[in-house]
Amino acid sequence: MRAVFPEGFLWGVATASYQIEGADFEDGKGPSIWTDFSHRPGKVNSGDNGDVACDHYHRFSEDIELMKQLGVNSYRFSISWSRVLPEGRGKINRKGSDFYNKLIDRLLEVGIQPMVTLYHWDLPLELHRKIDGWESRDMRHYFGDYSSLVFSEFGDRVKHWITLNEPYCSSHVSYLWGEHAPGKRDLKTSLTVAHNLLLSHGEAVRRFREVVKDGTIGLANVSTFVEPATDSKEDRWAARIRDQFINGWFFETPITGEYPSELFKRFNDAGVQPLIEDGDMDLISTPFDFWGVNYYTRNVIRKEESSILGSEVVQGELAKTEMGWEVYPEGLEAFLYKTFKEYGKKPIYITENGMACKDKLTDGFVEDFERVDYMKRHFSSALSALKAGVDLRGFYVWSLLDNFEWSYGYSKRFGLVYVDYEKGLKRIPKRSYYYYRDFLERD
Ligand SMILES: N#[N+]C[C@@H]1[C@@H](O)[C@H](O)[C@@H](O)[C@@H]2O[C@H]12
Repeated sequence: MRAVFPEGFLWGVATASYQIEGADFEDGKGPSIWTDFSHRPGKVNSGDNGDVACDHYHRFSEDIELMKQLGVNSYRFSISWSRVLPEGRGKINRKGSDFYNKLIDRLLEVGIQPMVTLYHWDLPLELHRKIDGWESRDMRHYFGDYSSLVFSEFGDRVKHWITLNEPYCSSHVSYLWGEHAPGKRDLKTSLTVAHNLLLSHGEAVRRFREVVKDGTIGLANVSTFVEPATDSKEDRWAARIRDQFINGWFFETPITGEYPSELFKRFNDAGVQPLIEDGDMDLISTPFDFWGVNYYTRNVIRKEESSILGSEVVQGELAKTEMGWEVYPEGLEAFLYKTFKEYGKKPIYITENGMACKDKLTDGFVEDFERVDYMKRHFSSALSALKAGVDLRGFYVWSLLDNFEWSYGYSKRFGLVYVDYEKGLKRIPKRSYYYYRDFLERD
């Protein structure tokens, strides 16, 4: 099936700094909000943290060899802001930037194109403590300065960049539901944070245009296909509003320069809307080059008036992953088509897709057939979207390695490669790794 994808299509794997690197206190790295959050009792399953994680900081050569043997032509990873700027601003930490220089150089040596995410949730703790982090409008300046620094450092070799990973999560999961760092629980605050994140996205795009003349930059969003539980008018309306909250707020706004109107009115009437100053929406809608779609599942929605969103998520009847998410590849094709048609007809990369399985070592191997089936079905769905005219440019499987799954700690395994946390973080490719390798080898 691979041969029917366009020449130059990027087939990759994706990771994120705090989830795999470890060395959280090494070589001058500053703490992030996840360093602080993961060390707070009760915040992360089993008290897990990213102090060591997969020790990728020391084992990156071994991990790149795994990618080379896999046959991918691209690798999406994130830069730890506090590894290059320990306090989030000021003087660069050369040991930190040296790590990423070595990583990038080695990737290019073996013919793997880097796609770099500027921000994958690990905000420098100093910025959170000194200026209230993403609650502050000033963050767009600090994020812009950080972006300019890394564009200057790595932009000569890195040509595909992502400003933010899933601002939906770094606002609402972190500031509304409190499940992620810094663990706050207030809707008005989370909407303010979402606004400041989108301002920072726009600022980073403007800085990118000043520094990297031959690259592309995009935004990677949570991309959940939203469907009404029934065909009733009430459920269809509820699903529309929920779709605006999960998707439209971060896909529509950077294109139109306006928040989705029905939902914004609802927030405005409740007095929780973000404070919008002159020029904000122009900055947020600074033109960028591509969408990153992080697709995992769908949400089935029915009317429920007690919540400000007027809806609730209901359990669907399809088979579910270890995260309790339905396996719904049809939603990927539909989401890709809607994104392409309604959000600027931009090129799209599937920047994350994968599943958590109950992976068990049996005689030293993991037969993760469910993950193989999941990949087959989602590759097929991506191909259908391509055939329907979507300008799809790449597909990144989440994830190369089992890793630190945020508040779930190491209890959820998404990797193509099993990481044996009991035995020195040994890497053991699973059945799905070999499936992907053979898929990439075949014409
Ligand atoms: N949960 N889950 C798996 C995966 C998470 O590990 C990534 O860091 C996020 O970008 C996105 O939520 C997806």
